[in-house]
Amino acid sequence: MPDSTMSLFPDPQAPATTIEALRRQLQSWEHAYYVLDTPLVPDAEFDRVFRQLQALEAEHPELVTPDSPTQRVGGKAMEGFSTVRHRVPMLSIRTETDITAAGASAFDARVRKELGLEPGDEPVQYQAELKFDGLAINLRYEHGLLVQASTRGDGETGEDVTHNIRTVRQIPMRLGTDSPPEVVEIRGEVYMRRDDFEALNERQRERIAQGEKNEKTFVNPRNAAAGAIRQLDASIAAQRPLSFFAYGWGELKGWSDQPATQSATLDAFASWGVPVSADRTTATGAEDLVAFHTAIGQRRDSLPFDIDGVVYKVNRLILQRDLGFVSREPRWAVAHKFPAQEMLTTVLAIDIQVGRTGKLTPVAKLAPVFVGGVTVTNATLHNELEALRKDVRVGDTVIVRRAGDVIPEVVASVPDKRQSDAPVFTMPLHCPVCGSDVVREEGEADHRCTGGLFCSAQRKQAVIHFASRRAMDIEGLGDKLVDQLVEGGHIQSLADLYRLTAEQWAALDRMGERSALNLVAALEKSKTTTLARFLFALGIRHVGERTAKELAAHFGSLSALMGNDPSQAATQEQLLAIRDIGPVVAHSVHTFLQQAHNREVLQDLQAQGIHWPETDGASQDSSAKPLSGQTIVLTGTLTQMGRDEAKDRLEALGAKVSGSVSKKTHYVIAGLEAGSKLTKAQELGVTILDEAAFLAYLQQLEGA
Ligand SMILES: NC(=O)c1ccc[n+]([C@@H]2O[C@H](COP(=O)([O-])OP(=O)(O)OC[C@H]3O[C@@H](n4cnc5c(N)ncnc54)[C@H](O)[C@@H]3O)[C@@H](O)[C@H]2O)c1
Ligand SMILES: [Zn+2]
Repeated sequence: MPDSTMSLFPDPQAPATTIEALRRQLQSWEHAYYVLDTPLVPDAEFDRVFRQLQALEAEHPELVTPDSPTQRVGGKAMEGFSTVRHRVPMLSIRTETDITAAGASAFDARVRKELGLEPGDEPVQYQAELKFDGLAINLRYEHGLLVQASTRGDGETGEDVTHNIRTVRQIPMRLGTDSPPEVVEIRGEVYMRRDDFEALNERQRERIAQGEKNEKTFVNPRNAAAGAIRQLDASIAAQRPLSFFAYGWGELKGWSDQPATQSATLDAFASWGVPVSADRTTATGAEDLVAFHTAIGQRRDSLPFDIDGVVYKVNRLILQRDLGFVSREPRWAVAHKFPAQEMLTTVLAIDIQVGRTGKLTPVAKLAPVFVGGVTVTNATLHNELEALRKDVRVGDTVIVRRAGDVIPEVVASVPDKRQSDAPVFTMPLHCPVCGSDVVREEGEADHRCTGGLFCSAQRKQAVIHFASRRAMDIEGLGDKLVDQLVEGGHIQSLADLYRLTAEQWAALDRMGERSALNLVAALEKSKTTTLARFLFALGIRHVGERTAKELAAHFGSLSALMGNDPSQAATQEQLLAIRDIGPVVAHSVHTFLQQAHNREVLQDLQAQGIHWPETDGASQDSSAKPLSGQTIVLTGTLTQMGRDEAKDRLEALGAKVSGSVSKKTHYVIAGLEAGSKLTKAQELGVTILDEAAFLAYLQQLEGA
């Protein structure tokens, strides 16, 4: 763990100087965190320095000043917002530093002492709640109507964010009760669920890839939520998926039957339609608190949102009043935290991982760090644009985040701490696994290896696709078998499938002699195919079935498409000239054909005996076919042939087979139990053929 604070002790003999330096450091971090919603260091690092300051101030009480970060709530209203003066201050919560079970006992002991209870007296009742990691909000309801929403700010004065809070659907504009109090200020946390956060960042990464310069990804759900609420423009908050949980209150007026406990008051809020977490419990004495802390700790990763701990509160409001407050914290509550989900560590190296679809991901190798409850040594950097935007370099000190089941990621580099002069990160030009060219398509964030068939990282995926029903249709070659083949090193390329003998197949797990023979027969059968199926089976990026058919029809033969060497392969212009083929597909096909490794695999497959009827291309021109230009929809069950066969035969005649009926549909073929598509065809007056009529029509056209 890098120790950043050494330099903050210019003269260990002068505590005043040190205290001043620590305060300045904390204040600058607070500004970045509370005002700009862009933290410079993880909370754990902030807390560590904060505790150092607390300890020094405790040793030198004469040096404590009211403006010290230890004495006040950290936020500050941002310029541009109207401010709101809180009628009841919004405070912080004391954090129990001991995160073991002993933390709960320490709190219980303090409470008992303050209340003047003797060891033999009855245990104190608490309410244990989750400590949500979001932004504190005060919702002011007058006569049941939401009139104002504000942030905590410095605890005395917050920002008026009513316009943004109105976009949070979970927050009721009107309380669901016939007899609302004259005034009730409900306090709680606006937060973002982890899945919403991941989706938001994914969208942001796409925007950045598309060249939107002002976009950024968010460090964590807390900052994404805080940033959304602290916007002057409500349309931004409206686009961000925000959630809310209530956990407390401020001013109350005219609520004669307010319950006497924390827990029952939250129950009342819930009954008015305000979201209150179900994960809370009333606890008797320290043992119950520990049990709650342990149980929630075990479930933390599977919760849909971030929490940084649990909060214990004395349940009876009378006792809360008796206990009162110290400077910035109530005496009746404490936060008992869990291991931090963000930590500092150093980047030892940046490796490139190649995924099964060929996607290249930069992964930071880290000095081992305990984060989110586990030791992490690898963290994703997502893609080149992200790595560059965060400017993560080998040797850097970085913030690593691990929350829930999401894979650990590097969220930011801490440039202040850069010591090395390592160069900026760049993606390799060649795949580290197979050496093929690496490309990034326009508007896409990811780099990909183009060695689809040759790259061992992509082999499994490639074989599964190759064998699939609408590709080479190799019966019996399922996912589990492919796993074994690839992991056991039995095949290096697609063509190797055809080289395995029945004995070799039979030697694999869960393969009898009989199934081995069947498989060899299925492979043999698959050798007779069509050019379209073969092209589709290659798994060229962006080449689906339809495109494969168009390529086959247009070129007629594989040699016309690929030429004798890369310089003779179809050019992008030639590809673009084909109906329905756009620049992305043309680029992908072209790049694929330029890779020497891919060409070798194609030749090898043909050498294994894979063949198809070839044409000169021109006669295959779809405009010359009997059904070209016609759109046909299949619905219901056919008895004489499968849906796939019907589709293939219609397409061979030039028809376009579509999944939905519209005015442009020429025919609807209705099998047994045809449903809504048939009804729609009747409504639109589209010609309907039953199976018998369809068969007769097919035979007539195919015979022609
Ligand atoms: N990374 C940085 O640079 C940086 C800078 C400043 C502050 N911080 C972090 O901010 C925190 C300090 O802020 P703080 O003083 O608001 O303390 P806090 O956030 O730890 O605790 C108080 C807050 O907890 C929230 N809360 C969630 N669930 C609650 C519940 N059930 N009951 C009551 N309150 C609940 C409320 O919003 C309340 O305001 C620390 O975690 C610190 O690390 C980080
Ligand atoms: Zn590769």
